[in-house]
Amino acid sequence: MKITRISTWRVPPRWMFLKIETDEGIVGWGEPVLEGKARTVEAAVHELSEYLIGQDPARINDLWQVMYRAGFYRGGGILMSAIAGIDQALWDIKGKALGVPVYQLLGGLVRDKVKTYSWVGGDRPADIIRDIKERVAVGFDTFKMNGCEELAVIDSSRAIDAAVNKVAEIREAFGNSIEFGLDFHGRVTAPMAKVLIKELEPYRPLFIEEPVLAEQAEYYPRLAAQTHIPIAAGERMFSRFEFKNVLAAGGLAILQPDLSHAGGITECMKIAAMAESYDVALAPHCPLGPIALASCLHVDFVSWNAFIQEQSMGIHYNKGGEVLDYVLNKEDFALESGHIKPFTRPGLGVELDEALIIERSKNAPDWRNPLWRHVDGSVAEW
Ligand SMILES: O=C(O)C(=O)C[C@@H](O)[C@H](O)CO
Ligand SMILES: [Mg+2]
Repeated sequence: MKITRISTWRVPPRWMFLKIETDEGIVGWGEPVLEGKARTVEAAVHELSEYLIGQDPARINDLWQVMYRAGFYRGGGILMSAIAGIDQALWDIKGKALGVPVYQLLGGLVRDKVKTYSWVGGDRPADIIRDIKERVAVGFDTFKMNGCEELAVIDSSRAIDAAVNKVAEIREAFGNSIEFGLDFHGRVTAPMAKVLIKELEPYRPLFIEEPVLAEQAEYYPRLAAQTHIPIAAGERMFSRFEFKNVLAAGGLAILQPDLSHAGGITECMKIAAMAESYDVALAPHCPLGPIALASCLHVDFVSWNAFIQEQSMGIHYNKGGEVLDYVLNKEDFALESGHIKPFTRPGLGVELDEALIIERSKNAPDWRNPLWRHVDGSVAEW
């Protein structure tokens, strides 16, 4: 079999779909995207396609190493997202060629279903209680929300209290009938993370995500030493070579690689195994579309240390689209009490409406996250 063509479509709300065609008629789909940088990743995909056209798609490992190593420069969000989407499509092709779901190619199921969580509250946590009640009504018991709004480098006790009181209200309303992760979203500096985490300790969040920015990873073990709350991070780390360093340094209880940012299934399987060797849990990041989610789930289905999966149904980022809009086999993504069962179709298991993708790509937005500024006019982390 030979790769004959690689096509890409940027589509609402902020995703990109990639299609790899072969000379035997088997087609694979991937979702290479870095939120807000879709055009840049698209250019990277087409630069990488020069290594792929005419090649055997079955040689996933060799193609992955060529894409990663052949161009001298490597790593980072753009290149690793481009590789990720191509890798997903190659696994899709291999599963379809052999007639089995991708997880069967990865050693088979380690669990019968995967637990998911639901985002609530939006960019500025508001109406959290209402949102949680709505999601509890459809079977979720685990949630994630932004842990705070923008915080100054050193901020006031009032700002800390505003964040903590929101969490106190949740525990007051629901007790421990629900669990929730708090995403600091990189908005909190290391000094303020120490203060905020201390005040959150009594409310026992399931985890605190990105307590500081990935470029401050040296604080993970220091913050972990002061709290019993599990620390999670990973959406802004892009290869096993980055995860290697944070695992060795300690401090992270949960790794959150993104299957569309960290080199795809091939790379994230290695990251999952590295995490297991340090007794670190896996919870892949996925505020994206259906192929990204399916790729996460195949890794979750075979990784013993995977404990929960992010999915973007109803997420506040998806203005203008829902995660299953382009999916024909919506029923395969059905949630039962927040859990998804293994796909049965060959490959990644996602049947896409290609005509709708092409149509919607004609009006693809150039999604950007908002530019926030502090009251003094300086840039704030969003
Ligand atoms: O889902 C998460 O955990 C996030 O932090 C969302 C963030 O990754 C946005 O998608 C960036 O645009
Ligand atoms: Mg996050």
